Amino acid sequence: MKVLVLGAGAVGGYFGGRLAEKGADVTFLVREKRRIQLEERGLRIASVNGDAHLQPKLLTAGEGKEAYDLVMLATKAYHLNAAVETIADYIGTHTMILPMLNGIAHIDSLKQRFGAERVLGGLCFIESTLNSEGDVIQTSKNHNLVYGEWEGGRSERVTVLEELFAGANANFVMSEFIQREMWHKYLFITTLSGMTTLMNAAVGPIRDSAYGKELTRQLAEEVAAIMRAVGAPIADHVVDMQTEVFLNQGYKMKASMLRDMEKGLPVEAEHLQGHLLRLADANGVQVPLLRIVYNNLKVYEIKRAASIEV
Ligand SMILES: NC(=O)C1=CN([C@@H]2O[C@H](COP(=O)(O)OP(=O)(O)OC[C@H]3O[C@@H](n4cnc5c(N)ncnc54)[C@H](OP(=O)(O)O)[C@@H]3O)[C@@H](O)[C@H]2O)C=CC1
Ligand SMILES: CC(C)(CO)C(=O)C(=O)O
Repeated sequence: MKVLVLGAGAVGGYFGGRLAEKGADVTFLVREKRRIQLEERGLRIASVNGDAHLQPKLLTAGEGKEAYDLVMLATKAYHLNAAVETIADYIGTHTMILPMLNGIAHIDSLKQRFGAERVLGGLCFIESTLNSEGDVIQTSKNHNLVYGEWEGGRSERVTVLEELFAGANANFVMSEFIQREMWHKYLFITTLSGMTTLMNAAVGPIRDSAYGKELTRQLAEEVAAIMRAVGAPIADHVVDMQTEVFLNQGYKMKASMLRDMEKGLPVEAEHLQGHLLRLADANGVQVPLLRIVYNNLKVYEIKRAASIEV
C-alpha cells in the first residue's frame, strides 16, 4: 500500500514516521525548506514512546505525480486550501484521504474537492511539536490516531488500513462512529485551546484558580449547545466527560494552539472557534464566553500581523 503524508510536522512527521519505521511504503510531500532539512538530518522522532531516526522518501508539489492508496493530511487549517490543491495530483479513483486536523470544517472542503467517497474521518490525540532543528518532539504518552468511514460502520477498505497500521509504534484505532469522535474531540480542543490561550496558562494553574473549573465547564457547555443546535451526533454527557478529561490533564498540559502562540506562530482560530461562532450566530445560540475566547485570539492575530509588518 502506497501512503503519502502531506506535512512532515508535529503530527504528520510523528504518525507518518511511525508507519515508515515499521516498514510501510511512506512518502512525505513537503515544501522546499522542510525537504532540505529532512534530507540533511533525516526525520528524527524524540519520544517518550521511543526514538526513531529515518531517511524518509520525499516529494515536493508536482513531483512524481501518481495515485496513492492513502493520503494522510497533516497541515494546519490555515494551510488547508493550498494543501488540498497540492494533493490533487496524487488522488486516484481508489485513494482514501485521511485528515488528521483538529476541527470539522475541513471535511466539507475535502468532500467538495475530491468527492465524499474518498474522505475518511480522522483525528489524533498527541502532544507533539517540532524543535528548532525540525525534530519531532513528543512529550506525553498518548499517541492515538482514530480513523473510520465518515458514514460509520466497518468496510473492506478500513480493514485494509487496520492491516497497514498494525504493529506500528503508535495506536491507530478504527472507529465505527468517527463523526461522533471528531465532534467530541472538537469540543475538547475548542475548550482546551480556548481556556489555555485566554488564561495564557497550562491546565494546572487554570484548574487551581478561583473560577477556572466553572469557566471551563461554561465554555464546554456553550460549545455543546452549538453542536446540538446543528444536529451534531454528540453524547448527552459529553460536557461532563470532556470537562473531566480537561481537569485530569497534567499540570503543565497546554493546547498546541498556546504553544504556537508562545512561538509567535499563526493559530487555527477561524477553523476552530470562528467556525463554531458562525454556527452559533446562524442558529441563535448565545455563547458569551466563546466570543471572548475568539476575540482574544483575534487580538493576538492583529498584534502578530503588526509586529511582522514593523
Ligand atoms: N501538534 C499537536 O500536538 C497536535 C496537533 N493537532 C492538529 O494537527 C494539525 C497539524 O498540526 P501540527 O502537525 O502540529 O502542525 P505543524 O505546523 O507542526 O505541521 C504542519 C506541517 O504542514 C506542512 N505544510 C503546510 N502546507 C503544506 C503544503 N502545501 N505542502 C506540504 N507541506 C505543507 C508544514 O510545512 P512547512 O514546514 O513547510 O511549513 C508543516 O510541517 C492541526 O490541525 C493541529 O490542530 C492535533 C492533535 C495534536
Ligand atoms: C489536546 C491535544 C494535545 C490532543 O491531541 C491537541 O489536539 C492539541 O493540543 O492540538
